[in-house]
Amino acid sequence: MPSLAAVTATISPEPAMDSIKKHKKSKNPDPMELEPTESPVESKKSSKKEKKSKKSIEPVEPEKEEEKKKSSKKSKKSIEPEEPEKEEKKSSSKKKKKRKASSSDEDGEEGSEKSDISTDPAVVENESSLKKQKLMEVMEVVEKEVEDPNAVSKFRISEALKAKLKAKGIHSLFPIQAMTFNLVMDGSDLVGRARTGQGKTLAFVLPILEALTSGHLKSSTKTGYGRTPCVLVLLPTRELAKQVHVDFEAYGQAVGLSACCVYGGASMRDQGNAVKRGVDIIVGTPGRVKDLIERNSLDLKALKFRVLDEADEMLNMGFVDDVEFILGKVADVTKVQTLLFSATLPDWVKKISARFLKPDKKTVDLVGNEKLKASASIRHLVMPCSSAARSQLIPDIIRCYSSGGRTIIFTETRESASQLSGLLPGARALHGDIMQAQREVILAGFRSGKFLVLVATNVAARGLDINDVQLIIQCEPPRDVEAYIHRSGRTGRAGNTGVAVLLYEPRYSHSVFRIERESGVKFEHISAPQAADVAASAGSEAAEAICKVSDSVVPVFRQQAEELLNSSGLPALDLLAKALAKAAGYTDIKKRSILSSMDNHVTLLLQAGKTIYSPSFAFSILRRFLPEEKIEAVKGLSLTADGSGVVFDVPADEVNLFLEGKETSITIEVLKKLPPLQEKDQSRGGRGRFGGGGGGNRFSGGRGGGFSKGRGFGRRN
Ligand SMILES: Nc1ncnc2c1ncn2[C@@H]1O[C@H](COP(=O)(O)OP(=O)(O)OP(=O)(O)O)[C@@H](O)[C@H]1O
Repeated sequence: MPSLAAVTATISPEPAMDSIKKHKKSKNPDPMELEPTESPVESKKSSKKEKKSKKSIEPVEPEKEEEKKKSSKKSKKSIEPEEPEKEEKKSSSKKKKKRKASSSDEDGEEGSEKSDISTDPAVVENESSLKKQKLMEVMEVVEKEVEDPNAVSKFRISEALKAKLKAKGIHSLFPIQAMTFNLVMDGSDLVGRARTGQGKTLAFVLPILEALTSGHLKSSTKTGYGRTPCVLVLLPTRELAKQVHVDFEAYGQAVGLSACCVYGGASMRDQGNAVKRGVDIIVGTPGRVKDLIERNSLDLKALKFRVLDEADEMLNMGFVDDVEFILGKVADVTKVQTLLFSATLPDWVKKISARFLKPDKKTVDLVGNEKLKASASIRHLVMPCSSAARSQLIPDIIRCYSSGGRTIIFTETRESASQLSGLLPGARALHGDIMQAQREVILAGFRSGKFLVLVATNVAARGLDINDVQLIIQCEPPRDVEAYIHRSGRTGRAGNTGVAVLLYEPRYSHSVFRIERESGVKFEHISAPQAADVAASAGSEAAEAICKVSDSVVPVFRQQAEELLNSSGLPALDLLAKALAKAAGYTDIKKRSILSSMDNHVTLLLQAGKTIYSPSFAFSILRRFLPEEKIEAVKGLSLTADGSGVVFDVPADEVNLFLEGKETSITIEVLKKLPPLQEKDQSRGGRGRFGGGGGGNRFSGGRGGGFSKGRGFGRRN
């Protein structure tokens, strides 16, 4: 068990990830199927014996069958040192079972062969290798459990909860859970911090349930109608409250404790009545909890635990008063334990939280002063993209990076979430303007895989744990680094990997650098997927789908295929390529800018053999060989970081005009990779500015046009 000294120190995050990865690998074998009462030492001993016995279960030739039977009996004895008569009974009952199995397997066959299946060499061999495999699996699990200091068996967890954990495939506690378990069980107030997806929920659920049912609070836990709750868990969003409630309900049931979820947008009367009937655990959002207290439906006097999950968001503006009001409703603060968890705990939160926790509170911070604050199991990508290009670009990002799993797209405002979801086939929106009942249906649909793309505001940024979310797309850099960390953390959970793509308008590149600096993430700068990237993923999916088409279609379509081949004048391979493209949903491949991700635009680099200090200087160069109306077509002009040139977009059909008409003293080339650009919006007021420059947003005519620019406009969440 972890020592207290180790816990109170700030802990390096490396072992955390290691341990979580280990968990992933050990999912299959099930240690509890062996001898649950065996101590680890005993199991090690027996596993050695089993190793010996395994040697005797090697496949044998048929004529050696008799010999093999004997040796197998011997080896069995060495695994299970039972009394001879018991052994006899057991083997005869096993034989009976075998007979039963064989009679159903060989349905319809008769005679002695049926009852003596074990003499069939092929079957014996098969059985032997199965046994061998099973033994090896079991040994592996036992050894792992002995070696694993975080194995569930090493904690004061009751059999009922152990069984529940086992049923959920949990055999070992994650580091944040292991390091906080004893502290909570033994009565400490606690501040817990671990990166997203590392199991903070169970870090409070498990010790709270144990403390109330078998630990120091066992005797004070009440039962019966009308009992007041002993646990209050506050969360910032309704979706998160419901999710945490599911965990408390599932694990609480195992130890006889009930939980109730209270949140806005649902019937206050129903929730009030449920609370009045008597419940042990209340999970809810601050607004509704406060309402229920004010209506005398909820009495917090006898609380034993208060949990602030996503504490920084909870204490954010607007919530802090409600939280203070709620926490002030406890009769005797010395008798209540307060636990505070989040993946992000800015200093101001630590200061405020000091008011709610006892002075001798413990802190388990698995992030601490580590540079990286976001999840390490995520690939963090950034991609330039004008707001108007989003709806064209996002389907291709999904195709290239979602690995066929779920995608969550974050927008800054409710309006842009609704608009974007309307432009993406099969996507649904989730935000605060949507009725609560509908929000629940949408989230349930996303969880169950009815649709795979969710476009959401920050309502989905915190805590949501949804299986197989492979890709997160953020349409623009969020205002604060915490939002980036939590949003990207909806993927790469519990040791799994994921991809987070942050889109940004080139003129806001400084926001990307700010997030990179504050989150400690090393962004991979990439440009929009190009035709070849899309073809690679879409084409192989389409090819797979085509191969699955039944042969029955061939005679029906063969004649038309022949006619098409003859009439098209194309080689069969080209025609097949077109068919693949069509099957993948492509009838045309457009050139795409690597600067703004706009379709039908090409990015050019202009260099004049000397430093270009300002966009206006670049425009004056262009004006020397191009008419004014062509210069109007230049978009997004930006200086390169080294000042040696400028990059800009032009419509694909005007590229040659720029390449051919230029003066000999300057060079213009089509860019395949974007060079580093100057951080600041150097073109302020200049003509190359995206969406600026007097004439309004030059990209607003695109398919994705009409998005609010996000920053400071529209309702958030
Ligand atoms: N010991 C464990 N072994 C295996 N899986 C676990 C374990 N503990 C938790 N999990 C799983 O890990 C996932 C992430 O857990 P959880 O949602 O509690 O993370 P979190 O740290 O609260 O993340 P966030 O900061 O995003 O809220 C869940 O699916 C949970 O079931």
